[in-house]
Amino acid sequence: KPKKQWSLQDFEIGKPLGKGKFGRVYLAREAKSKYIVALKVIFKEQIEKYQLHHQLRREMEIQTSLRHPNVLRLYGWFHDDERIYLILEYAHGGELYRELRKTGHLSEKQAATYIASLTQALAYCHEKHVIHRDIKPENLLLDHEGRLKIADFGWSVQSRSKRHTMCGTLDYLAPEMVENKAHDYAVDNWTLGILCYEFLYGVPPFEAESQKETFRRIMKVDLSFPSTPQVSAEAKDLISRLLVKDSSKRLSLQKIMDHPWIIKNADCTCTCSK
Ligand SMILES: COc1ccc(/C=N/Nc2[nH]nc(C)c2C(=O)Nc2cccc(NC(C)=O)c2)cc1
Repeated sequence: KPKKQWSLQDFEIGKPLGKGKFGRVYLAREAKSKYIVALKVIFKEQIEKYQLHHQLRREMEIQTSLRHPNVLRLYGWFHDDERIYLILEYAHGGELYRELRKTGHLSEKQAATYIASLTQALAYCHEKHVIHRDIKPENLLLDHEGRLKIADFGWSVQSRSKRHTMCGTLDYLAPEMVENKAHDYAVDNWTLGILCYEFLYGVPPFEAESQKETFRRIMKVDLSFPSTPQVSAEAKDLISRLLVKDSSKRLSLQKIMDHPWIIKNADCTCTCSK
């Protein structure tokens, strides 16, 4: 049967959840089914102004095609004269970022559970030839059970390493991306190392006063572990095997799942798909 054509009339709009760069996100309910969703409203003029049609189209094609418990679903979209509406899965817990800011840093069990979920989601994306390229705490949401959902595929590509303008922080970018070199799936492995460090210490490893200094620290892989909070040797071992400049020498996604720190600490109920 043909794909249903959605329109604004199909939804009851609730509270605004937050605002992104190109518009706002609202809680919404599909009128007939009473199904709760998040409606992301993007202003066409913003897309035109930044020439982001191809990127938005790619985000929509990619996210629609992905089906994984740790990847936020894009159920469909529609538009009117001024706006594009994305019908997205609602994750009750909101941005993981907020939890990280609230608690300062996560427990090793919580951090390992999130890293295992991310690793499984990325293994699924990579097998579908999708490189996310922009995994950072703001793009990670939590559902009502605290299960991690990767959102915002705005920067992902269908495994063609294309030049792209860099916006936002460099903290999460691998050396080959920062140098704008051809890059491959391994950029996401690097980012897992960055995130693992940030989950455990509360700050990304190469944070610095200026972008220039962060750039220098990334290129040098200037990695050091503070003495507090107390972090296990296994966790530091995993981070050190991911934050490796030579992308071919970074721990593979499969090997991350087999790493002793993950085996010992990841809570499988949250990570195993279903
Ligand atoms: C401000 O407190 C909040 C607590 C929970 C939420 C839940 N958001 N859940 C979502 N499900 N699907 C999508 C897409 C979203 C979403 O985009 N949320 C969102 C958007 C912009 C900012 C925030 N901020 C925070 C703190 O979560 C969340 C949103 C805000």
